[in-house]
Amino acid sequence: MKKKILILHTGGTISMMEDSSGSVIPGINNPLTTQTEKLNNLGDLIVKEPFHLPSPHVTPVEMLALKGIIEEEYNLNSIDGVVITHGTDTLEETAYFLDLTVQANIPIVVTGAMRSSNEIGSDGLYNLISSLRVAASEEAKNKGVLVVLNDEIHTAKNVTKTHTSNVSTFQSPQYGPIGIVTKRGVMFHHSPTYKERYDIKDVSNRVALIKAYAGLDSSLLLAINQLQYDGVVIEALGQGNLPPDAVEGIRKLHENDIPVVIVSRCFNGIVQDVYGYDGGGKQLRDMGVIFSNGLNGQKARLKLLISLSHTKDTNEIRAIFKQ
Ligand SMILES: NC(=O)C[C@H](N)C(=O)O
Repeated sequence: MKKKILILHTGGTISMMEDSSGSVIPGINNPLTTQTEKLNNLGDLIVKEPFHLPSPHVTPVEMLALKGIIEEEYNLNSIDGVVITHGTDTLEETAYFLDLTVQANIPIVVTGAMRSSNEIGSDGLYNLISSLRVAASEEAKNKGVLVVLNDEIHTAKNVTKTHTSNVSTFQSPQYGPIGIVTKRGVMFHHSPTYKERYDIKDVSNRVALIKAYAGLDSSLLLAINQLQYDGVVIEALGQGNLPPDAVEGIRKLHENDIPVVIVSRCFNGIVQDVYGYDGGGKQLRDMGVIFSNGLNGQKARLKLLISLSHTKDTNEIRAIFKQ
């Protein structure tokens, strides 16, 4: 029997067209919507287009809306799986937000394209077909939200966009893909080891994300403090160190109970309290900085946003980041 799959088109290059000058613009008729007829033998499809945005225009408000639509369809229409088409620039963020928050035990696959729909070698329809096959597969259950492009299946937690234009842009630098899509079927060779899930109704907390660099001082952190952000994520150096001049800014943020989370600006490895020098991870840990669990900056930012909607208590947030 065909699986009931919800397709949510949200915009991005996958739904855009290249004009005669080479600019990529939203298509008048979303080509994926008009192609859907051809996809019907891959599932019993419910197709919706909740919004049509290039992904740099997507915010946590749209991510929350997608969560709501998926849960409603799951509860009312007993869907078996979901495929979301999305612009690639912020795709990993939407995928991770949904991974942490959607309350439904069905495969959810996010896909996109690097070439617009009327370009030679366009990858959009191909990726959509691969994603439908993954969403309909029994093995895709209980693996969290998946990102499928270019014949590879990645977890939302580990995947990141690594190239500005190449079709193999989506990679999981830490652990690689967890499966592949072939002409004969969908094959998983790894399974994520655990699943976190938090409900969220409000995305109004303000979380800043800054990147450390040689010579970073406290001025940006003091500005964030003055602007009364609710939390800060810093992409720190190496195993989780900062220049000594940034320490004063961290201290001021903590005085105001603003949680500070650090990740590494390296794209492999985790942050740890290894170095005892001024600004080193050990000092930061002793000051109360929260160490993340191998997330990149943009995903740690979403996790902090979601955590803040449950608690403002730094120790509780630290416990959430230990998961
Ligand atoms: N390939 C893409 O989809 C990139 C586009 N700028 C977007 O994210 O909407």
